[in-house]
Amino acid sequence: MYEILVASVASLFLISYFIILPVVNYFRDPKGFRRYPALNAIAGFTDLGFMWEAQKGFRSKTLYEMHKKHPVIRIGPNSLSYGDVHAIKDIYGHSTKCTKDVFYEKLAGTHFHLADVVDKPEHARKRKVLSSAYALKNLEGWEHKVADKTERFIRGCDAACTAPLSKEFKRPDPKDLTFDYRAWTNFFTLDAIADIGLSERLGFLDQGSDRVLGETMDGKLHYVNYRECLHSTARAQSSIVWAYDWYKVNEKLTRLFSSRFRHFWHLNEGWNDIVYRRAKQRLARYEAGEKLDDFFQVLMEDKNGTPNNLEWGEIVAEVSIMLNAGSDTTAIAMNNVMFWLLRNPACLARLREEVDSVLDPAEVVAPYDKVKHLPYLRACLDESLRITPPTTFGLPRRTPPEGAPILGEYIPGNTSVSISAYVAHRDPSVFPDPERYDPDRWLQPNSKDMQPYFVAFSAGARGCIGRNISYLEQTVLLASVVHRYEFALPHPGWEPELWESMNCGAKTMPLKVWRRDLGAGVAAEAEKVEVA
Ligand code: HEM
Repeated sequence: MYEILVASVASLFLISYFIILPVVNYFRDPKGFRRYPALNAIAGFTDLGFMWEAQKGFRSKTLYEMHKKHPVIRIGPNSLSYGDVHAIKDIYGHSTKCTKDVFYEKLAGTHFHLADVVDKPEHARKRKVLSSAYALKNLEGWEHKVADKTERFIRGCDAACTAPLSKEFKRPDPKDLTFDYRAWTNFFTLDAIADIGLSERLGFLDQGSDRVLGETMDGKLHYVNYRECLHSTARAQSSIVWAYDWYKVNEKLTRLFSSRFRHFWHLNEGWNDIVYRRAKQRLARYEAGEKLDDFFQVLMEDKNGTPNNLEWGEIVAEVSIMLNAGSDTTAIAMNNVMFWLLRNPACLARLREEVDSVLDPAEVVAPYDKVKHLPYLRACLDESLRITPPTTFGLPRRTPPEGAPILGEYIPGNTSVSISAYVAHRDPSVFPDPERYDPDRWLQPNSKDMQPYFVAFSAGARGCIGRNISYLEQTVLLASVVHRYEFALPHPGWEPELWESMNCGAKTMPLKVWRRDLGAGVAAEAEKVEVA
């Protein structure tokens, strides 16, 4: 009898909480959001609607299709997605009153890092500490590290070279698809950020894999695959974070009932162990008195040597975001631009002509000074970041308690608002013929007018702090490889398989690669890439 009573009360509670309350709230409509079309049949009632869309693998694409008709879409009971680029300033601009949404707090660890801290003064404090490390004027300091990684990348690429593809063949022999550009660009950015950030040589480009040691908090060492851990973490979190209040419960439920998620969460522990190991080792070098030129040094003390006295948890958190935000986004960007160039051979030919005009035929690593101002090269990068932004999804912001105007309309307080870069970059009034890869659009007299709506790195005070470093890496690598190699996709119409988690990138991009014919004697001269 007692059991029946308990079960009935529990069922009543669950039905009220999960069904009756959301339905009542929907019809009460305290914020007036019923006037907006909903993403799907349940999005107005529950965040499960958006979670369902996230599960399908490309939520921003669905939004794009809907935003063609509707400037505002309700993606959750308390969440609005915008499709009109004029909302960018209201949501992300320097003068916005919106803050980062609860989304970031839910994903934070014991301490906030630069990217997930919500409190504005706290963010300003952190950003001040790190800004000198990321500043444009300090880029020369990182150039030699990027050049070193480029040399190692080229050594790996040389080893994968096959015989030239004859002109009449458009489809390489599958056994010649020896170079996974997606994986190798990721090895590049991981090696680069570990060196720039922590003076550590991960050696992924040398070993051609991302196998690395992780360390648990109780000191156990074990090997894991870096990319698998990072990507699985993003995959699990981006599937379930959207129901903020239920995030922890959903984490437990997915662990319990889904072997796929159990595997993701297990790899998430591997990711934490990778970060912990890197931070611990670097701290030991710092404590041993090594003065190294890297981000970690900047975290620990200011330029006069005065300690910043950060807590250990905050240091680990900053190392984590450096290794995360600083690697996958740039690798996706590098992969995407190569994809677009291979799909648009006329653009590749024009880029090559520009690069060849400033590099000696035998030059292996493009010196940044020679290539940093090449207009077409930069246009190729920006056009790729436009059409396939690595961070596609609408970065959630929260309106202040008193509410805020968005697109000239009052939006009540504590509402989640966002605009996806994938959507914004396809607004035909700013980017005509948006599905076309057209670097030339960035070279027109009025191309500056597109800048406020180009949000690959987001905008305002919470815009990407690492964009200069990313452009440095992308520019040097792209110039160096188009100068030295020819590449071919598996077939001319090949498309990558994309999955949108926190970022959106190809799983793999297997290419055939061979050396360009740069003239007699030059090939021999540039034959050997010596790497220290
Ligand atoms: C193509 C490459 C990159 C893209 C597309 C990109 C994109 C972005 C975006 C969209 C944001 C805003 C995130 C949000 O609001 O939640 C962001 C922030 C950030 N990015 Fe990047 N990023 C790139 C490269 C890098 C690199 C190389 C680093 C580090 C070396 C980096 C470090 C950060 C950090 C620390 C933040 C947080 C900034 C803050 O809130 O003050 N990013 N990035």
